[in-house]
Parts: sequence; structure tokens; C-alpha cells
Amino acid sequence: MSGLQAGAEQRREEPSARASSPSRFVLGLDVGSTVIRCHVYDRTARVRGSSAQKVENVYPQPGWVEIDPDALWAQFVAVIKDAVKAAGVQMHQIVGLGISTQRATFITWNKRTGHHFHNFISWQDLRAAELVKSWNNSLVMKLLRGSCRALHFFSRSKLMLTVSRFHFSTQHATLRLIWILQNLPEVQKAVEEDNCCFGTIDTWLLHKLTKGSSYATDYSNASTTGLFDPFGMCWSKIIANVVSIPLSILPPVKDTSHNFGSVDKEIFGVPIPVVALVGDQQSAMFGECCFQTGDVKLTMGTGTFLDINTGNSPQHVNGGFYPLIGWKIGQEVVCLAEGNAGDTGTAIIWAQKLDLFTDAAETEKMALSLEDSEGVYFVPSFNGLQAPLNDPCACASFMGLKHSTSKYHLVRAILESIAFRNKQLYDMMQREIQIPVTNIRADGGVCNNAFVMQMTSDLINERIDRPAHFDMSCLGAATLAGLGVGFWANKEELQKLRRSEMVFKPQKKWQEYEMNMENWVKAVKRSMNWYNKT
Ligand SMILES: Nc1ncnc2c1ncn2[C@@H]1O[C@H](COP(=O)(O)OP(=O)(O)O)[C@@H](O)[C@H]1O
Ligand SMILES: O=P(O)(O)OC[C@H](O)CO
Repeated sequence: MSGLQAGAEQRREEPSARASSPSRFVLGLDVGSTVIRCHVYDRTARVRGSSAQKVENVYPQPGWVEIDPDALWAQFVAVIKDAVKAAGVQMHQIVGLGISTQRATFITWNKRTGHHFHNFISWQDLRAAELVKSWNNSLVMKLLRGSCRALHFFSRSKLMLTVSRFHFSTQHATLRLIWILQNLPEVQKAVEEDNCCFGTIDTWLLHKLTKGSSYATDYSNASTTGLFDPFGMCWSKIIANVVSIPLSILPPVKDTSHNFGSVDKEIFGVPIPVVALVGDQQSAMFGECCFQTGDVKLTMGTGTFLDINTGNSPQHVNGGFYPLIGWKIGQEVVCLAEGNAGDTGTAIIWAQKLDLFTDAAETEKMALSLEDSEGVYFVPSFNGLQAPLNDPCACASFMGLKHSTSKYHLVRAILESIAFRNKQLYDMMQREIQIPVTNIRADGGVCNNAFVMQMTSDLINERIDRPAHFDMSCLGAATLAGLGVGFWANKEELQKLRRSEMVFKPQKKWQEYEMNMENWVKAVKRSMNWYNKT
């Protein structure tokens, strides 16, 4: 959320909307990597009250990123109470709760006592980088890929093709979980005694909200762990067998919009039903009403996530874009292909901490006050480089610094790097996914920035629509929940409620950026494999 200066923020909204007050509401929550927020939505999908708090990541060692589950739980409960209060409504008026979460961040806990064994291990955490490298180069994986290639040749099975190209990544939960099992004997012991539960944030929040009576995840979250087979729509026996993760520690997978159980009465005074669990990118896709094949959304939050709706069957893996389940509602399954860049908002926050500016909103004017970055390039790689380069050992860097370089050039170079990464991801999507793009819609905190939005539109030569409210993960979770309890009738109704704030149209030709982008790519290449050299 832009302008979140203090630890917390509460907003009261739109008195005109209040006048026509319908008496029932749904809550949409987004547990992001930077911010945890809750909005109270009325039937017109207007926000009636909000609350947000900054997520405190813990960095116990370089490359390690964790979240304290007790702190997160306290914040989760607080933002719900504060948002409902800010909306001026009562808890009993809330008909359902939808929760969207950062994905593949996981925890394990003791099945009998409910106590967690360790902090959440974030999707940004790099502790498994060595494991990833050795597994990807292992004989087992080479044999697996080779035999699946042969099987695909005879069967034309998309699953076989996907496994033949499968590579682990640190963003998958799989090898971070293996790291935990190898390094925390207590967890390994619990697994052996059938006393260990694995959960991504959605599963663990559900466990807390229902005081241990519900244990589940949804298809969208499961499909992002790296342990799921989107073709069979179940946990992947192949991957689990290869790395020796017992399937018994994984939660049952349910529809995205589903009655997951009710919040224990002691928490909010009334038993609110939890009616949607959804991964944040899939949720943003739903909130943006990207319901048709070819619809694209570009989320620029902590990281950048570019997703395309690929219809009702998953695409096989081609290298950079990975197949995911968008959502499953009854018989309807919508699949996505996604590519991502790990460092977007993280670069803005880093620069802010260095006092290059005091508020992220200033960056736009700083960049626009210059003709160009004077040959300064930034490589956004605090968390390694994802596809198409896939290098967890790349470093973040500035190149081309001069005596004349000011903080304005540095800020412009950071913003340009976000747009260049967008272009790189968009080109990869076009190469790998043979589906014509219909609409492109942006969201996430960094889409506040008109400089980044315009430059991205120029670079990809497409119109990009920015919605009126861009907390799309909250809206997606709320609308998935609302559909589940009949608050809204169908997706057509949701489409009518969607409000666009601005459409960015290409203004400059790609050729005008070509040389700069080539230089930026050169800087990126020089930053690769850095941590192997030291
Ligand atoms: N005007 C802006 N220009 C650039 N970055 C911005 C702007 N407003 C907010 N941000 C950045 O957006 C990020 C937060 O985005 P958000 O979507 O809320 O994150 P997440 O959902 O990943 O927690 C922060 O890094 C913040 O600095
Ligand atoms: O926290 P966000 O919004 O950047 O999203 C994180 C992703 O869900 C990780 O897969």
C-alpha cells in the first residue's frame, strides 16, 4: 500500500457510498510480503473501511527470509477488527471472509499441540539455493527428465513434457522444506511419528481461525508450491517421491471458493464463515476480472508477477512461464501461466531506507525531472534473478556510476529496471505461450507509478489498464468469498462492478529504448553468478 508510513493505517471511505448502505458486507484480506491489509466491501464492491499493517520480515542470516507466525497472527486479527471498525459496521454484518496470501511461504507444526516448529520460511528465502543447484544437476533428475522426455515422445502427455523440463527453484516450497527436514531434527521426528502438518500461510491461518478444526488449502495455493501436479489436480507423487516428502504431511486441497469452516466465535465474537482461500496472484487475476483466455495481469508489488489466463487446461512448462491453477469453483477450472521477477517493491523500499526519497510516490517526479539516467543501470536482484535468466547467485548492482551521478539518476535507473524486467517477462510470455493477448491490467503498489506504467506500455507496445482500486488481491478474495455465499450472483455481475482509473497507451516506439535496454541486459549479465565467485 502506498504511503504506509507508520506501522498501521486505517481508512474510512466514501460517505456517498455509505448513504445507500446495504447491511451486509464481505471481507477481503491480502497477506502480502510487504503489507497485510483488509478491506470491507459492500454489494457494489466499494471499500467501506480498511486497515493495513506492515509485515515484519525477519532476516536471521544473509539470504534467509522468515516471518514470525505469532506476530503475523496478531496483525491478521488486528487488521480485521480495525477494518470493520473503520467501516462503522458490526462483525455480525460480515457474511464471509476471503483470504489471499503470498504463496509458497510455509510453516510446519505439531499436529497434536498445534505449536509451530519454526518461523514461516518465505518464498524469497534463498537458504535452499545449494540444494536447488545440486538437485537440478543430479543424476536422479537427469534420469527423470530423460525418461519423461522419452515417455512424452510416445504418449504426447503434457505432464511428461512438463516433468522432462522441470527444474526446482528456491521459490518453490519443496527444497526449502527439505532443508527444514534436514536441519531441524524435531520436524523430521514429527514426520516419522505422523505428527507433522505442513501449511502455506492460508492453511495455517485457517488452522488458527478455526482453532485447529479445519486443515485445508485450495488449488491455487497448492499449485504454487512446486509440489502439485496441475494436470492430475493433486499433490505430485513424482516430485514427492523423488525428494522423499511424505504426502501425508500435506493438507487436503479444496475449491478456491468453498466453505472452509467458520472462525471460532471467541476470535471476533461471531462465527464468520471462511469462504475463499486463494494465492495472491490468482486472487489479483480474479479481482481484475481476467476471466477470459488471453487476459493478462501485471502485478507490481514486492515482486512482479505477469499472469496470462490459459483457459481450462494447464500449459506445459517451456522454461520461464510455469503452469498454475488460477481458481477452481465447482466444475470450473481456470489455468494460468506465470512468470515473475523477485525484486520490484523491494528495490523501492531499499532505496527509501537509504534516504534517496522519503515517500515512494516521490520517485515518479524524480525520474521525470531527468532526460535519462545518464547511462546508470540498476540490476534488481536482491533475491537472485528469475526467468529467463534463473540465477539465484546474481547480485543487485548499479553500473555506470559517474561523478555527476545524483540520487535522481539512481532512482530513475531503479524505475527503468522495473520496466525493463516487465518487457523481458512480456517477451518471454509471447515466445512461450501461444495465446493472443486480449486485455492487460495492472495492479500492486508500484502501479501507482505513472513513469513505470508509461515506460512499460511503450516497451511492450500495448495498452495497460490501471483499475480505480489496485488492491486487487483483496478484491479477488472478497469476490470469490462473495460468490460462495451468494453476495454476488455470478462473474458477469462482478465484471459490471469493475472500475478502470486510467489506460496507459504506447507513446514512444520501442526502438527509442532499444540501446538502453541492451546496456541494461549487459549490466544484468555482468551481475550474474556473482556469489559463486566470492
Ligand atoms: N508511487 C509509487 N512508486 C513506486 N513504488 C510504490 C509507489 N507506491 C507504492 N510503491 C511500492 O509498492 C510496494 C508495495 O506494493 P504492494 O502491492 O502493497 O505489496 P505486496 O502485496 O507485495 O505486499 C512497496 O514496495 C512500495 O514502496
Ligand atoms: O507478496 P507478493 O504480493 O509480492 O506476492 C508473493 C507471491 O505470492 C509469491 O509467490
